[in-house]
Amino acid sequence: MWGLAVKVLVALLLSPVVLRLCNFISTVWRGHRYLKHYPSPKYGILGILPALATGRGHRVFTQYAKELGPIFHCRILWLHVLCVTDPVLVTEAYNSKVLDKNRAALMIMDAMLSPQDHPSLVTAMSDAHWKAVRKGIAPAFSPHNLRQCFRHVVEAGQQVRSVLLEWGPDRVVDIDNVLLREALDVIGRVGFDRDMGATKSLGGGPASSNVIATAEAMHEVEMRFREPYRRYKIWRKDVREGKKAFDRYHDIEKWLLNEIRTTPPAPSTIAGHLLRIKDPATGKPLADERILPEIGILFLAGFETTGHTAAWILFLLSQHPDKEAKIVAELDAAGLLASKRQPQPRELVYEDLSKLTYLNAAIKEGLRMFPAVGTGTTRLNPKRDVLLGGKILIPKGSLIWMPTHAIQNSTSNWESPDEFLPERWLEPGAEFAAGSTGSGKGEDGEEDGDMGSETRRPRRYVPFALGPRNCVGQTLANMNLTATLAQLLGRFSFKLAEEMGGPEGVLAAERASLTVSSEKGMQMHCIPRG
Ligand code: HEM
Repeated sequence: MWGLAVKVLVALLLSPVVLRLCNFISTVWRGHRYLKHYPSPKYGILGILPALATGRGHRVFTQYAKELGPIFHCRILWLHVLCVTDPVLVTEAYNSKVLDKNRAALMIMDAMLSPQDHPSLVTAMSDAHWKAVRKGIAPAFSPHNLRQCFRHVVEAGQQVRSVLLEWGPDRVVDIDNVLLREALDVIGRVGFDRDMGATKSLGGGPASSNVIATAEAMHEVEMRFREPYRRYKIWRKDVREGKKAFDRYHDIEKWLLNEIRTTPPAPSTIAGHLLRIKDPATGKPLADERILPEIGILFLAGFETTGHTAAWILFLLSQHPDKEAKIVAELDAAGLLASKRQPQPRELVYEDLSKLTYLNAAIKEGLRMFPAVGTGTTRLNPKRDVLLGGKILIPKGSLIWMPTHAIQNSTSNWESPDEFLPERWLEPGAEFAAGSTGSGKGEDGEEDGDMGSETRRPRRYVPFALGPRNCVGQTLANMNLTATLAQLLGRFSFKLAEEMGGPEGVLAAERASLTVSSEKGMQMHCIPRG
């Protein structure tokens, strides 16, 4: 009798459920034990989840960093988190070979991107499949390839210009929506060799259903981040509506897949690259269910981030006429400005992009103050402890969080971070921590042997993240931002409409979901030059 009872007890103790539970308890306990010494904000039973659920998570982290310094600890539900704004640690965490993506949180995005919940480039662990896809599409963003695609960016910009001219200066225009559509058309062309018609429909046609469907699906992702078990509450109408939003997004992906299968895109496009990738597991081209989430993420990442960023930069310039005047002078000197003297300036060419030094500085400064992925990114190792900088222990299963807005707007990293100063980018090396030459320590405290290398040199500017999981599309984003803003600023000046309630109203409307945008859009008057 006792023998049987002992056997049952041992069997129970060794059962996978109990082992998992023990593992879970040990992770939570170790997170608490090793991270509790760091300063921490006040929070309740749910940790800082309620603060993040306000939709202003990026500013919450910036405030914490201001109060608590460059390393602080917090909790989200049961998960212990070490937040770092210190450039040395940020750079090491991003470059770490033993820290990876936090699948548990990113799986929420998989439901939006894949009908079968398959991972995508952004949400996958750094496994053989991710490596194959990343290696396969990276050449689509090479300078050579982008030069080939440049005309699409110019055409989208021309389309926007002609609509804004037609609308005239009195009309209040949501320039955020206009720029999202412009970026959508660019990704349609550069990514998939398809005309998405988003800027054409600005002139009076129906609103682009793609923009709306994407925004609704992203809203549902945000709600699921805030309410982790939301997807199971199917008795609620809003949850069912959210699921439908995902279905509509899947329809866009399926439509795009069907398009590229029936009329193959040019080999230089992103989709052209995607179709040539071989699945490492089968040695065959990627199956439809693995291509769909990649199409979904490239489409989403391709326009949401760039469109909102361009709108924030126009907002900043509308508040700083002296900085706008410097861009105007630069465009004038390059023959790209519409004026009484020159009502029809020449069209932008690819070679202009790198010569527009002040405009590029203003773009960098805009990305510093309003990074699209403002709340930041996270990494973890679920299996072992990791030592960062030779001294900071990240217990297994605890998160390390790099809050982009806080890193780029904290007084410990920047002088006058609240001031819009494109001039700081005219100095070489402004993205690195002041006085830095390289961390000197590699992972787990090993001597780096690579002192002062660009990769290891501590960075305080990380809008596109760093390391192996940095933004693969950043060259396209930068090309599109410079080209679009040069084309628009060469023909218009932008004035914030009264509807926004001044700059205070804009900042009050700022919301961080997957990307940072204004919940009121960006209502502006577009005043033609010349
Ligand atoms: C201003 C524009 C953009 C910003 C600020 C931005 C920012 C970022 C950031 C911060 C990450 C890292 C996410 C993480 O570590 O979890 C990322 C990854 C990524 N971005 Fe971007 N992005 C922009 C534009 C684009 C564009 C235009 C594309 C493609 C068309 C793109 C495609 C991707 C992809 C596929 C990844 C995942 C890469 C990987 O993990 O291998 N992004 N982006």
